[in-house]
Amino acid sequence: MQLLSNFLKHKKTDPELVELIDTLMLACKEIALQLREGELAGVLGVTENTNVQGETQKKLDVIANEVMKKVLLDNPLVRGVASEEEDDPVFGNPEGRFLVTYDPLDGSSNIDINVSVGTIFSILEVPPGAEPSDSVELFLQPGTQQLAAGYVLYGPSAVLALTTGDGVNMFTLAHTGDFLLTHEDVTVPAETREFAINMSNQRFWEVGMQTYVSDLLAGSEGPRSKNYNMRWVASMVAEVHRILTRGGLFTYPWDSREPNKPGKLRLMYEGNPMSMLIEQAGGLSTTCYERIMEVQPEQIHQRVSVALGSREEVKVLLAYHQKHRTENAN
Ligand SMILES: O=P(O)(O)OC[C@H]1O[C@](O)(COP(=O)(O)O)[C@@H](O)[C@@H]1O
Ligand SMILES: [Mg+2]
Ligand SMILES: [Mg+2]
Repeated sequence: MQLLSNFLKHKKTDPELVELIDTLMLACKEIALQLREGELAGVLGVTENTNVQGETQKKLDVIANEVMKKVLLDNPLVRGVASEEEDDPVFGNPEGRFLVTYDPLDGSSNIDINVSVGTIFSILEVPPGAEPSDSVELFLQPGTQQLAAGYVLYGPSAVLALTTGDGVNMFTLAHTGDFLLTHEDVTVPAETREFAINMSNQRFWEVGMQTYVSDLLAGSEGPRSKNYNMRWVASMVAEVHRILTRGGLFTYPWDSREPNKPGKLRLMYEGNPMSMLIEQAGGLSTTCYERIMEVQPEQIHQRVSVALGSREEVKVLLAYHQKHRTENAN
């Protein structure tokens, strides 16, 4: 089995990008170790702080964020990092070429119950000709500009799913501390009978989403003429991993609980990197109105509505939204 860095070199990946990905994996291995020790290391539970999103930070949100920040900023290739758990971007080498955005610990409500969590990352390049000033503007690039994106899922095994814009590959963390290639050229099946949504929010969704999901629930007697299964892990990393492995549809849509926010998930730390992975594996990723990777970010912590997964199923979901919009317009 091939080592991550050998595989990337073999694919003629830019050597500096390979070095940066190796650096990212150093941080993820450290996070994996802390998670494995869990209660023994005293790292479970909450802090007294809230992050910029207004969410209570878990101890491991803070630890994972500090590990990622330190390891990345120690690498002179890194100009700056932006994290879900930091109010503002943090800058490193003014000559650095790369910008990294990350969700250090995704699915953190699962930490204390020992269920899968993950780290999501997105790699951008400093735009050519950008002033050498430390400005948040550097990061505000649409997802189509990502050089690479991925996640490490800390589940029964730790698995890296990675794209550098040339398909999606998966690597499993071995006991030697190396990530070894375990799935090459991952593709999302075009059709599915599985969906993932937090059903408890049903009454807050738009009509298009309400109708789509009630038709799924109607199963073989409904307009979709087939029975669907449902999953909700409450860790986006685990949901996307399931979809990359066996297909499915995942959505966290806009809802009327916070009508002025486009959604719950974060564009720069969750929406864009997951969209790149899904699209590179042949799936679709949308806000239900537009392609997520074409959304022009205006703020670093911007939220986004997300629907992604098996191509044909996402198209059906889009058609429900389109139909609802047309009916509304008439
Ligand atoms: O608890 P809810 O509302 O179902 O939300 C679950 C979603 O929130 C998230 O946990 C948000 O991520 P964080 O843990 O990084 O805040 C997603 O991973 C998941 O899809
Ligand atoms: Mg998250
Ligand atoms: Mg998080």
